[in-house]
Amino acid sequence: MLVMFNFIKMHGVGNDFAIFDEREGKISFSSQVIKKMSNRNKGIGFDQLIILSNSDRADIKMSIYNADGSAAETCGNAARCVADLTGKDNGAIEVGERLLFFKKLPSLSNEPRYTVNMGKPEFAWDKIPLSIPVDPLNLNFEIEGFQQGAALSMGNPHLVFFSSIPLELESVAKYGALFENHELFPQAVNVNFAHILDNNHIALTVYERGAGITLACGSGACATAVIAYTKKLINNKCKVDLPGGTLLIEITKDLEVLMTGSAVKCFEGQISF
Ligand SMILES: N[C@@H](CCC[C@H](N)C(=O)O)C(=O)O
Repeated sequence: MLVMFNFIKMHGVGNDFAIFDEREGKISFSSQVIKKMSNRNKGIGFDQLIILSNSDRADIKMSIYNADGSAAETCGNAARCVADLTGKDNGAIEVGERLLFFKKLPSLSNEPRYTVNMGKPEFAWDKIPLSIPVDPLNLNFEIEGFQQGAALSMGNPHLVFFSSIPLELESVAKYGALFENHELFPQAVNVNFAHILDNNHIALTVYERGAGITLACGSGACATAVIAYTKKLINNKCKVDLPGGTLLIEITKDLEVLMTGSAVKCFEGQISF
């Protein structure tokens, strides 16, 4: 017997999601099924699949799965989309162990806009996690052009490289895939390639763990801004230009990371298995 599932397709600055609601009935997709659904030619096509459920601690809970079917601990762009689905102007989303607080802002174009408090970055090597105790902010690699990187966790692991010119997509694909499963990262890593434009402006392309090159990565923009700020390359407020659009990042005195950007509904669909 075929079972029908409803979903909503949304995106945040191009990073796109198929959002299923478990409050309508139990959902359990295997990683193979998620991978199949993520296919842009034969499936729904998405970077991440999101499952919504009830939360005891927040307005709603979201669980995140990458296009390859692997689970992820957080997702900044999806948080704004889920905030929009709550219909609330202020609220909180449970994501893993974190609570992400959100606030609706006046829209600039016709797209709803939200600020999400993504919480504090984690710099401890074993929490990112790294496989050996080294300084995450000064990582050395023996790879031409990528000798120096920095890592942290925004709930999920990120590696950041800065380059004097923006990296071409071909190189992002090649080196992103190479670092995603580098032995230093036992749970693999999202790889951020950043170019500082000025002290409040970054150009960024991200190769996401489990999803490859994305039009935008919210937690990647946060991680990159935090590392750039820690290295005194930018001020505490910056614009991050990604291939799909711009996110605004603010780092508070307490080192909480506020991310602002759009949340766009694309269409509602159904899929059956
Ligand atoms: N697109 C996301 C991050 C999604 C999860 C990531 N690929 C991971 O595996 O950690 C964002 O906007 O933060």
